Amino acid sequence: MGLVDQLVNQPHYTLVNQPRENDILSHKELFDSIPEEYLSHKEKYENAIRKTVLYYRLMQKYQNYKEGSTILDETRANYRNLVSFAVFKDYPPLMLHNGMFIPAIAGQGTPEQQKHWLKRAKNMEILGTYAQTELGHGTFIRGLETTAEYDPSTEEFVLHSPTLTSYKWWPGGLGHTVNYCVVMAQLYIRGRHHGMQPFLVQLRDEATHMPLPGVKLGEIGAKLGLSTVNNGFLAFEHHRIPRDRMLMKNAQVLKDGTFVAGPSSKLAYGTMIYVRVIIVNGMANLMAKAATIAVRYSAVRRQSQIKPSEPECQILDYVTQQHKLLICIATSLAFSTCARWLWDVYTGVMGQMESGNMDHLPELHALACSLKVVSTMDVSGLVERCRLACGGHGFMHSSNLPYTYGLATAACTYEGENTVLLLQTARSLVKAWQKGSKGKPLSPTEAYLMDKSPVPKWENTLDGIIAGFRRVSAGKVQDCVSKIDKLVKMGTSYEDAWNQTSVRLVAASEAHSRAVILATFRSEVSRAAAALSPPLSRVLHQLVHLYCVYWALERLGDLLLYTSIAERDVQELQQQYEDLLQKIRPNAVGLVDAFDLRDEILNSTLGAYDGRVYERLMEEALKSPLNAEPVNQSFHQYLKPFMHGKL
Ligand SMILES: CCCCCCCC/C=C\CCCCCCCC(=O)SCCNC(=O)CCNC(=O)[C@H](O)C(C)(C)COP(=O)(O)OP(=O)(O)OC[C@H]1O[C@@H](n2cnc3c(N)ncnc32)[C@H](O)[C@@H]1OP(=O)(O)O
Ligand SMILES: Cc1cc2nc3c(=O)[nH]c(=O)nc-3n(C[C@H](O)[C@H](O)[C@H](O)COP(=O)(O)OP(=O)(O)OC[C@H]3O[C@@H](n4cnc5c(N)ncnc54)[C@H](O)[C@@H]3O)c2cc1C
Repeated sequence: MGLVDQLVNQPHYTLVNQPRENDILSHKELFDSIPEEYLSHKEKYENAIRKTVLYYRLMQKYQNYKEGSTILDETRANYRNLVSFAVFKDYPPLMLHNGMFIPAIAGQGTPEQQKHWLKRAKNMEILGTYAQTELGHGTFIRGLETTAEYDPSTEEFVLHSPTLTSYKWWPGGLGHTVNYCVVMAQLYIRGRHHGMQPFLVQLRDEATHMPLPGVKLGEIGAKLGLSTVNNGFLAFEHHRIPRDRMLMKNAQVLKDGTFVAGPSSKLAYGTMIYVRVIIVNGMANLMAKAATIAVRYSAVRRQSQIKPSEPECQILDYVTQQHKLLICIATSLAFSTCARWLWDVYTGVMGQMESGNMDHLPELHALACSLKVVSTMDVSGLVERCRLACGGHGFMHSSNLPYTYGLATAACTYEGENTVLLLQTARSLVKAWQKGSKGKPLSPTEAYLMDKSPVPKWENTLDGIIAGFRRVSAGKVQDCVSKIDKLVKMGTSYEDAWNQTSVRLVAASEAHSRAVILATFRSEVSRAAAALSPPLSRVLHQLVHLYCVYWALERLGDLLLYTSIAERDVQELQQQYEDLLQKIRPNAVGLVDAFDLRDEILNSTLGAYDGRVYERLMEEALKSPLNAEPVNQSFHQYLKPFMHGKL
């Protein structure tokens, strides 16, 4: 539940940071007796499986657990998402089971296939993942090499991995955990290629868990983060599956091998849109976690003096610390409000598509790409900033900031690498510009591109800043179109012209995303604030104001290029920003408390509600196995003979 919704739904906001009776988190066996940092790679995985089965059993008991329906709309779904932070500092091995396997069946399966497989998957009778990326390809889906050849004589598909680079590589849980998966493979019938299609494939014997004949499985090894997700590899050796294992909601293969195309070949990519939409909300949660840890720690930590005559001050009283951290609170709020707005757009387009109307799919794809990119890019950068703002203790795993950074930065790559997705949005913007230039109507989020009115006098207001970001985006898109047109007129191919303009295209795409986010954040808070008490409404508007002024200052170069902002406006903006830091400072701790993330979910020595930072740091340090004895055996084995010149 986003901060605004929490505040709206709980008028007198009671922050009880105590374990609620009969609550999932009251089960101590969910937690590690010794920190998992001290486990081996293999033990970490085995411990994660132990916790996974406990976690899901408790979920089913307490939450009548159901996945994938309205994941963003259910408070309990978001609560589940947050509770998983408590149980798994890194993601669980079944992250993809709920995150993609179930949604892929729901989005790509026929009603009969959904009926059969969703029941088994939601009851955890089978465990699955989503296998699309290969050793040789992740972005370029059309270049994926795994094949599915239809054999009409046996009414089967023959799955095959023709090369080493065709091995599926990365899918979460694939190494040793799941026994099924949705495999994306190139469909061939009688030698004719019918594009990328989804296949539901059993990988392991349900009783013995042994890989089936013709199926090669393993894990890909240690990673920067997500150490317990069990990302794996998969190869097929002419592995046969029945015809009814192709998920046939969109395209079908009849018994005789007739291929029936779906309304759009891109519908097979639908699961990716869904996950990109979900990721935005996930980033808001990660940001809330990191902001809570860093702001609370900054209220506890005293270091140096502002005035020599005074005692050491809270580091949160340094304006530089406020500059580092208050934007993090606003960012979490911005992305949780945008996530709910994007979810409504997504469900709206999915509803239209159910009745065959595909008109708004391109806009949804562009929005999902751009918001996934900006939320993951901003949050991974700001989580790292939270870590740095906590000094040495932020570098400790026990602070939970390094893990949180690993979770955030992974999302910059998975579900579509960020540069590639910004280029997707740029593709949509260039097409919109070309369409608008012919007088055709544009989608609601792109209509501003055709604003041909003269550049107005700059105003240091929210309206002025949001209008300014729209000017920047439109100006950048126009410059890209002009450069491409000029190169093509000089004889360059369109594709080469596109590539030569791609740095600008990525920048235009980001500018568009920022314009959408600023406008959405502001309108969503204004809508919700009407139901709030005046003090609460004021602080939320301060956060929106801070967010807009922060990004105006961050993108001054663009504003100077494409708007009428002048030096005195910039000076005034800088002063506005510093005034806002001062206004928000007194509410900083209250605001992160309003995220209401319990100590178990924060999982942090620095962010605990009681502020006992030093005691917790020491408690965690003493859990290190090395502290079990005053002299480690390596002294006698190595150091002593070495120091006595005997080694
Ligand atoms: C606890 C909180 C923590 C936070 C996180 C919480 C959330 C966690 C939630 C849940 C757990 C799940 C965690 C996920 C784990 C990772 C999973 C994976 O990574 S699965 C693999 C993903 N792989 C990609 O995304 C490949 C990226 N590549 C592509 O999408 C394509 O290859 C693309 C678009 C880059 C280029 O493909 P082209 O070359 O075939 O397409 P072109 O020619 O550019 O476009 C053709 C047309 O198709 C449209 N198009 C492309 N993709 C589309 C799509 N997805 N939907 C609709 N249209 C699409 C385009 O707009 C274009 O349209 P026109 O021709 O312009 O009209
Ligand atoms: C933690 C994690 C979990 C994952 N989980 C899964 C999973 O469960 N299932 C699954 O199928 N996949 C999964 N993936 C794979 C992920 O989807 C891919 O890594 C991602 O799509 C990027 O593809 P790639 O790795 O091939 O990188 P590449 O596409 O090779 O990117 C490498 C570089 O090339 C650039 N580049 C590539 N194409 C273009 C282009 N057209 N224009 C400009 N620049 C370009 C990129 O910007 C990037 O800088 C996971 C990845 C990670 C990191």
